[in-house]
Order: sequence, then structure tokens, then C-alpha cells
Amino acid sequence: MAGGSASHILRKYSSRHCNVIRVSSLLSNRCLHHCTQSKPSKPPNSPNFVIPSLINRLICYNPQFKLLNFDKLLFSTLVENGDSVLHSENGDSGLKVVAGYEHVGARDPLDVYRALRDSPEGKKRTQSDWDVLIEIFRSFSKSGWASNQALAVYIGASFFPTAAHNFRNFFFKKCGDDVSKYLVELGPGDAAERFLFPIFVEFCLEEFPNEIKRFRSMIDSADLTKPHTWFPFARAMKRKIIYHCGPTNSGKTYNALQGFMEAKKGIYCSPLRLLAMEVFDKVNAHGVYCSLLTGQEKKHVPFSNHIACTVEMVSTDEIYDVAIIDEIQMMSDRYRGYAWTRALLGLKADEIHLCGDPSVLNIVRKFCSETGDELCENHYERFKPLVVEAKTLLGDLRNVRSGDCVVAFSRREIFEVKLAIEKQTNHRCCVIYGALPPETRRQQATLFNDQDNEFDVLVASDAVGMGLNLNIRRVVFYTLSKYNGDKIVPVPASQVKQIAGRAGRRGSLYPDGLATTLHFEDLDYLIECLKEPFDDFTKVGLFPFFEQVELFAGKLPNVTFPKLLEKFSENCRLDGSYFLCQHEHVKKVANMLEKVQGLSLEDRFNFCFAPVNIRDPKAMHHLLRFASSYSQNLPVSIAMGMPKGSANNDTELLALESKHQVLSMYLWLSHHFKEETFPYVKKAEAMATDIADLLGKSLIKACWKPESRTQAKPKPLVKKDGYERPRSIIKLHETKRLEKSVLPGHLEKVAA
Ligand SMILES: Nc1ncnc2c1ncn2[C@@H]1O[C@H](COP(=O)(O)OP(=O)(O)OP(=O)(O)O)[C@@H](O)[C@H]1O
Ligand SMILES: [Mg+2]
Repeated sequence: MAGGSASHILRKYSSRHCNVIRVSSLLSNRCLHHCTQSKPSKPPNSPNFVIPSLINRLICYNPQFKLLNFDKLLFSTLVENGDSVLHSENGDSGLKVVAGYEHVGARDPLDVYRALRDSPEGKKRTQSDWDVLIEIFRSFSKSGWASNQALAVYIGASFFPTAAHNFRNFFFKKCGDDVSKYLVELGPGDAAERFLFPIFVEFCLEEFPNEIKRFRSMIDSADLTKPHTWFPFARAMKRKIIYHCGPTNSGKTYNALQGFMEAKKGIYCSPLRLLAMEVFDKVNAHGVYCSLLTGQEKKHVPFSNHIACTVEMVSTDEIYDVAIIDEIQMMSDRYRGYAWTRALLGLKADEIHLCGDPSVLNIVRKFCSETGDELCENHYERFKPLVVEAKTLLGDLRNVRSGDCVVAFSRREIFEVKLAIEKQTNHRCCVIYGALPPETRRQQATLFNDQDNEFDVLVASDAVGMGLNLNIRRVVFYTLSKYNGDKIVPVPASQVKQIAGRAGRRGSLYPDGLATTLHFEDLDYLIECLKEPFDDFTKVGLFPFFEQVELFAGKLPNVTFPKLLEKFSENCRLDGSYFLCQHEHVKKVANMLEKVQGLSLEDRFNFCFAPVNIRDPKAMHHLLRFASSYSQNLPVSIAMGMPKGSANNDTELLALESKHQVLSMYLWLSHHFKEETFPYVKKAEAMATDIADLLGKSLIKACWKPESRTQAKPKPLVKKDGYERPRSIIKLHETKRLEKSVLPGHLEKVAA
């Protein structure tokens, strides 16, 4: 009831300023706060009892207590809620204002503003009052809260300081005694900011109509709310969504693929090129013609109605009978999530199979209720529980066994581990990490899976976590912390589960999966991660289409592209279920390409999404060169020689990786721009294949110490007493409980 009364006032307030949603919510909080928090500052029996401030405000708003019903309603609510009210001495039931300038705080901000505006020059104030007022306005102009709230009335963050400065000048010029005294009484802080803010709003509405209008149209053009309405065709369809929900190795993708292969026309959307290639091979092997489409390669199979693609490449124009979106939980990925969101909302398919863990199930349910799509949930269990081997490797890589996959989280560590294992044992190691081309990863995977050779141990990064079906008996975590671009952090539980889930795949040589750590100290963390329930993500990623950026650019004509991206992320509006995907890498490329003249906005946008390692100066140099040639309408040359042979040391290996990435970028660009501008596609493909081959050969003989691509290496978190391992993410008592129950040699079954 109290809320209803307060919102009545708010409705009145907001009806004067339509769209002042956030301001009204702020006021709502404020009023509700007063309704529930305002208590007499002195006991009710005190003769100087101060009436709760909100009642004061209402009395001032309508002193006769006659005109507006809501005053009474709110008043009675306050009384019901236990707020006491004094009767006046002469016995009438009116309320009495007894304290200094409190009544000022209760006045309608519009009245206060008008009174200030229409008043002659303000009164002189004492030096001490001046000092307080200056401080109040200083803190107001720096207030993140006020700046943020001002967005609701279309005062942009960049204009806020100017508006606040003008407001201050206006106030100092016009302000009479009562308002300044009231402010001085409040002193610098939240209360003064909250009192000033609505007056500031009135001031801005009157003083800056053009700025507000301009900012408003800019904001409207950066509106990313209701993304499901961006796909009217998909909305017009009644789609059936089938969520294959379960942990790793539970048959989700397998089951979804059955429906896909039976369909007349189908699309499979993969998180990785490698997985798209695997499905492409598998489906064709089953006699269903299927083409392949990734950013870098198009393999058209004649007569095919099926396509396996990477999720970024999915077409929302084509109509399909069946679509699969694999690893749907990637919708919540902070960099790439937008691609999954777009596929889910935009795919024109009668039946869409989503495969993934349950972490986005709730949000998919919500989307389906919004879109009207039918949702059908299929829940799965792991074929066999994953077993944690509590003995660990006791810190000694000599305890590695055939079929082990040792997981490390940096290229450097991967090569260190490979070197150590090959030096200290008779095992030979294959390696898989993100910087390797998919072809080389696949070659390494085949080498490891094949039993007729000496390569029986795999050393891999988290790149092994998704998709590949490998003959892994046991996953051994070399460490459970990794560099996140800023500092060393514990590997998130969801990723630990995903990686550990690679052990013991159905149909592999080792259907019973094991997981453990190199060091005993890490074991608790592994167990905790595997026991952790799946996250429940409430937001998924979104990124604007080029058309949306273009519309926004129309509102900011003289702004560079990097600045435009910055402004867009500052000003875009999103619904509560979405976040804007991080795009630091896009901005970095945009900055570099700023000096290239003659690129259209669309060209710039597309160049910024090219797959480039922004930490590799050589790759960045090639991208700049490609963009420069393109902008001059010149045929873009590869301008890169073939290496003489396989690598003999880590520097040469890094150079091979780098060259392959540049070729991969060339191929990507050739598929995203006018083909005639990238005339050396065939040559680039041949070179890429040869380099992938050389990389494979190099890895087989690799037995050298790794080097870093860049000088700046992540610093491990070192304490005085040495390297600090990731701390438990579960409460301490839980850890202690586990310590008691998990003894070396004991096997604990944990479903991952
Ligand atoms: N019904 C089945 N008959 C035969 N093999 C199956 C069956 N179900 C799954 N498999 C095999 O089990 C392995 C794991 O299945 P699948 O890849 O579908 O698991 P998943 O749940 O998608 O795992 P992840 O989460 O790791 O992607 C695959 O090699 C798959 O071919
Ligand atoms: Mg799968």
C-alpha cells in the first residue's frame, strides 16, 4: 500500500516528464525509503517531535491537505506502518512543521526550480555557508549516481559536467535563503545530491532542450532492447526448440545429430572450426551430403542440403527444417555470446536443437515464452560418472601414464610439460593449444588416438575442452589457475568440468573417465569444481549488427570509428537479460585502422572482426597492409614467403604459427569482402595447408624450451613464501569436510 501511494506521486511526476523511467524509479526508491524508514528523530512524546520527513513534504506540497487524495492515502499508510504523528496543540488534526528548513526538502522540485528561476538575485551568504555549498556542488558534478540518473532524461555522461556546472552557476546566482540553508543543513553527501537532482532535471529540461533532443535521438538509435523483434520472419514461425540438456559426454550432440541427418534441410552451428569439420566428416560419412562453412573455408558438396558451419557464419535468411546450435551455454560468453544469441533468436528453422549444459536453460525458457516458440526439454546424464583419482601425480610428471591428457593453461607450460615428460619417461607427447591451426590440432589428435605409435600422452590447453572426441583415459590438471589477460585466477568451475569431461568418452578406448591433478594441493579445488552445480546465467551476450552501428553513426557524423564504438557501448540500451559483448579486440583493430583512408564504415566494421591475434605485431602489420591495399582498390597480396622447413626451435615454431594465422586471416577476409580484391585465395589455401603440415612435423620433434611471443609475460601470483595456488571457491568448512573424507588412494565418484 505504501508503494502504491508513493508510486501515485511518481506517476504524477513522470507524467510531466514522459520516459523518465529511471528518475521515477529513483524517486520510487526514495519515497519507499521514506515510507518505510522515516522514523521520528525523537520519541513521540517529546514536544519537539519532528514529523517524518515525507509527511512534511506532503504537507508542504499541499498544506491544506485538501486537494489530493493520495496525500491522505500515504499519510494513513504511514500511520498504519507505525509512524507517529503529532496533533497540534489546539487539538485540530492538522500536522505541524516544527523544524528549521525541513519543509524545503518536501517541496515539489518543479516549484523550487521555478521559484529559483523567477527570483531576483540570490541573497548573500556567510563564508562558511559558501564553503559548504561549493563542496555540495563539487560533489554533485562528480557524482556517478547523478550522472547515471541523468541519462534517464537524456543528459549524456559527456554533457553532464557542463550541465552540472551551469546548474551550479544558476543556483549560486539565484538561490534564496531557505533552499541554501536547507542544503547547508544537509551538508555534502547523498541527501544533498538527492535533493538537488530533481531540481537539476527541471533546470536541464528548460535550459538544454536541443542537447536533450540530440542525445535522445542518438540513444534511440543505440537501442538494443527486445532483440527478438529484430527477426520478424523467425517470429512469424512457430518454432519448436528442443533443449538437449546435460553434462559432458552424455550424448547431447549425438542425439541432436540424428534429427539433423534425417531432415530434408539442416544446419549445424558449431562453437569451433574443428568441431564443424568433425560434423562435416561424420555426416558425409553417413551418406548425408553436407557442406562446410567457416570464416576461413567454404567446402560446397554438390547436391547437399545440409551444412555444418561455425556459429558466427550462420545465415538467418535461409529456411531450414532442422537446426542444431551446439554448446548453447556459450550464449553467456562475454566475447562471443552474441553469435549464439543471434542464432537462437534469428534462425528460421521449424525445429532447433540446442545442446549444452543447464546453465542457460532458464533464460531459454524465458526467451521461448517471449517469442512464443514451443520448448521441449530433454535431460541427460553422463554415460558413466567421472571418477576423481585422489592419489594425484604427487607433483611428479614421471607418474604420467598412457592415455593421460595433461592440461596446462599457457603455451609455455604446455611445452615445458612435454619436454619434462619426454625427458623423464618413455612416453611421447602430442600437443593441442589454441594458436595451432585446426588441421594441426586434428593431426595431433589423430596421432594421440591412434594406438600404433609411441605418442600416448596428450598435453593440451583448454582448447581441448570443447568438442573433440579423444581417447583420453585420465585428465591431469597440471595447474588449476590461468592468466586471464590481467592476473592469474583460478580456472572457472564450468571450464574445469568441461575439460575433465573429455576423459572417458563413450565409444573411446577408455569409457571410464578419470580426472586428477599433478599436485595434491589442487585436488580439493578440482573436486569442488566438479561438484559445483551448474551456473544459472541470467544474461546472455549481444552485439549490434552493422546496420545498427550505421544508424548510430548517422547521429554522430564527425566521430572516428573507434570513438563511435566507444560511444555506442556507453549509450546503448539493453534489456535485463542481455549484456553487450566485450569487444576490446575490435576496438584495438579499429584504432590501428584509423589511419587507413578511404574505408567505408562497413569495411571498417568488417575488418575489425577479422581473426587476428592483437598481441602479435606481425599479424597486426599484415592486417593493416591488407586494409590499406583494399582501401585503394588494389589486389591484396599475401606478401609472405613460405618457411624453408619445419621448426627447429621455439622461435621458428612461433613464426610458423604466426604465418598460418596471417593466411587464415587472408582467407577470412576473402570470404567477407569482394572476392576480386583478394585474388590469391588458392595460393593462401595451399600455403596454409603446407604450414599446418610443417607445424605438425615440428611438433613431433619439438623438444625445446618455449619462448614467449611477446616480451610482456604474465607474472605469476607470487607471495613471499612462493607461488600461490588458486583458493577454494567453496566455503572453508566444505573444504575441511573434504580434507577429512578424501585420502590418498581413495576414489571419489563425482558426476561432471
Ligand atoms: N546412442 C549412442 N550410440 C553410440 N554412440 C553414442 C551414443 N550417444 C553418444 N555416443 C557417443 O558418445 C560420445 C559422446 O557423445 P556426445 O558427443 O553426443 O556427448 P555430448 O553430451 O555432446 O558431450 P559434450 O558436452 O562433451 O559435447 C560420442 O563419441 C558419441 O558418438
Ligand atoms: Mg556435444
